[in-house]
Amino acid sequence: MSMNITEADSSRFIDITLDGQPVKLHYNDCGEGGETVVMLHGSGPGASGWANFNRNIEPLVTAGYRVILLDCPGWSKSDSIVCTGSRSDLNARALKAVVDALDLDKIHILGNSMGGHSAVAFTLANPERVGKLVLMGGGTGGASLFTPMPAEGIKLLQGLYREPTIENLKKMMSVFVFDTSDLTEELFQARLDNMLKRRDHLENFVKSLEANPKQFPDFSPRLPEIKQDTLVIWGRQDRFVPMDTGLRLIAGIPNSQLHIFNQCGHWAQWEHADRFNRMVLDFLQH
Ligand SMILES: O=C(O)/C=C/C(=O)/C=C/C=C(\O)C(=O)O
Repeated sequence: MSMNITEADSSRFIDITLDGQPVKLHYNDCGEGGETVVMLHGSGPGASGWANFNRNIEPLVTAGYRVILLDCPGWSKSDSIVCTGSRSDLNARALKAVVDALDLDKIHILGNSMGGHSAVAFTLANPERVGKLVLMGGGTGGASLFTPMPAEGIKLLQGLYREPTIENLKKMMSVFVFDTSDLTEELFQARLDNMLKRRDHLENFVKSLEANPKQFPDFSPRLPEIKQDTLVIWGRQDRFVPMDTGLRLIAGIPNSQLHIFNQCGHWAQWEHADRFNRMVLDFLQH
């Protein structure tokens, strides 16, 4: 069944108070199920819930879930912010204000990269509000045992924030995915347009990094506190957040499992969308 969910039709704004300041956040609200899945995007320039997860919404909505794509403070149509502390925890506080305002008692969270780090921060702070967790290409900051950090992709991401050109965007996107043949000029242009629409976000990200280069703390020591069923998904060729972070997550979270896609970069939800969607649905339903 095709539901033809569009960004424009599902677009909503919400006013919250974040650390004592009024902040307007944007989100997309799709479907009407009794259970809600919140999807949290990654930290790249021009990222948004819609840009990250547009291949993953419809199967969940069709299966009867309400899907909320939250644009974190500093991305897309949400207000801009300079973050000098833990961005994972800042996003978690923003999400708490949103779920309170929407009167959502319990949510499942699917987080990509920074979104995964933020999902873990939210779960540690509000364990009673979380059903199941899906962590993809993220879940905690911290060093890799095998890959020099910052990883190649993160260096390109930071370079793109500093110099937002189409050349730098193409350089970053070419290490984002395993199979670059799917990267069309249309996709590059849409992402560039998203980025350049909000130069304040780009500038504030750079200021945040200057104030605190470690925006995503290492949650490893606290992972055993997470009791939720957790599905960890990684791409074997992830050049942004190395795959051994996934091993660290399942070593720490007791009720967890890890699936590694071969021929897959940092965007498993996009590169392997069909299998990803089936796996997530099966995990949520059983
Ligand atoms: O530095 C980290 O640990 C996290 C990096 C990211 O969150 C990178 C994400 C990139 C995307 O998924 C994107 O769509 O921009």
